[in-house]
Amino acid sequence: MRQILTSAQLRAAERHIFDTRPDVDLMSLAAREVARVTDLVEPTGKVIVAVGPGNNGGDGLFAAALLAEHRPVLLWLVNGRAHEEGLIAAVVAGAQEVDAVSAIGALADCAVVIDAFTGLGSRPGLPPQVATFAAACEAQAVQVVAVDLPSGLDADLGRVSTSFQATHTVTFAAPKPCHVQQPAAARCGRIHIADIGLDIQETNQRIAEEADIAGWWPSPDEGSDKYSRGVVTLDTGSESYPGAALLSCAGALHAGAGMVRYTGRAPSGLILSRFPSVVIGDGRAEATVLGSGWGDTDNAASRVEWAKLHNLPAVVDADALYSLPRGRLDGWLLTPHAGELARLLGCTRAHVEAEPLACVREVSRTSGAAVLLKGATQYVAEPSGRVTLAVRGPAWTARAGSGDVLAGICGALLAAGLPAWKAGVMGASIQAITAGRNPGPYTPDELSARMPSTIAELVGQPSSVSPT
Ligand SMILES: NC(=O)C1=CN([C@@H]2O[C@H](COP(=O)(O)OP(=O)(O)OC[C@H]3O[C@@H](n4cnc5c(N)ncnc54)[C@H](O)[C@@H]3O)[C@@H](O)[C@H]2O)[C@@H](O)CC1
Ligand SMILES: [K+]
Repeated sequence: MRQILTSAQLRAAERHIFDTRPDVDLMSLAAREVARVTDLVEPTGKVIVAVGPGNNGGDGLFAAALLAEHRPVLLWLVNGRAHEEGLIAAVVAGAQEVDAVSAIGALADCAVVIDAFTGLGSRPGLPPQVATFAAACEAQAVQVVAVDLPSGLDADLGRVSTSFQATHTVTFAAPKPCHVQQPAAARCGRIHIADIGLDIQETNQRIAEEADIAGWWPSPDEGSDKYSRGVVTLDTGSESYPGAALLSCAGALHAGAGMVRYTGRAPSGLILSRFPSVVIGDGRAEATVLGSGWGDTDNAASRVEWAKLHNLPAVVDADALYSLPRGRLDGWLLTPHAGELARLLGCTRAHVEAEPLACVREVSRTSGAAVLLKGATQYVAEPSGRVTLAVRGPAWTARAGSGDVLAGICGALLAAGLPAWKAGVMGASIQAITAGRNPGPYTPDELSARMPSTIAELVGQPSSVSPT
């Protein structure tokens, strides 16, 4: 798990080092990592460094000093002034100053651009000259290594404004919101998190990694049986949307549920013809999934209330989200997308997209349930206010039916005894990891059939079953 730090939290960690370890030179450590990644990206050829007036520019200049020892380096001092010692070091090492016009002209035979214009102090947007340079880098497909973050983004936001499009970003100590929240994250390219010795405290915002999902996955042991692995009841689908029932079954089965019961309105023959291990009808269960593919139903409220009355932890998806029972929903997991979260809050979808963290936290706080906000970035909020981002995946999963599979996966994990927030993080993450390992336009059910081999690889037990 990686803590996500705001710029203020990072600066506080930096101050702590300055106060307690005055001998540590953070800028040199940062510069060394920038130079190392630049050489990894392209080991030879000309480097152009766009240098800003603050410490981000300082990092770029000390990196330039290291690089100029073995390759040509041009410095464009954007504001005409820069970190004094850094500039001396770079020039002494052989870096050459150029103006804006020459910098743009030099892009034609340049191996890497280092964007050291602004970092944590970045205000959204770029001055016109820098915007022109950034656009030229993009148009000429030049590799851009951003120092800390692509200049023009706001470190603390997932929103984008005019900015560099980095192919690599070297950030320090911990990711900031702009590195992990879309659409800003897509401007960062590949993220390299350089350890510069800062002491990172636990925050209420973090991002899960593959190793977490592997470590948490509920693998069966010698003593396991179908009940101890967890029985999940799926009340999903309808006569109008029978496909949702099949998709949630696929999710729950391929995530490893001990038993899947189906109590929804889709024809049982359809379910059994596709998934013969599903048991039709009610019975003992540890968790339930409600809402996927219900469409307009007149008894949504009573079907959701039923789970509350039976103290059954529920995954509440799609149409069931608008029929939440009264009282705290401890142990439940709500799985809205941005439009559904907006309807729950009585605000616009645009507001949810602009303030995803505040919105997902609010619904979790007021309902008592964990809330998984689905989308390009997947956030899981707990009533305490802590938010965990799922492992990032490719956009291939952005299609109809992925949410139905996801609800089934989360139901299986809830039935296995995992806390609701963890079931949400793991469900969203395993789908993303599977899509990452199987790039292409696989349908949600095809992708879910590839999940068992992904899980086996993650938990270290190679699967002997080939994907269908
Ligand atoms: N805080 C830390 O722990 C560390 C910080 N370091 C570096 O220091 C950076 C932060 O340095 P600073 O606080 O000096 O801030 P920056 O260097 O990010 O930027 C500050 C300067 O840029 C100008 N500026 C910001 N946005 C602009 C815009 N859109 N258009 C025009 N001008 C703009 C500001 O007016 C200010 O003069 C970090 O991003 C990182 O690169 C590293 O040296 C290592 C450790
Ligand atoms: K930068």
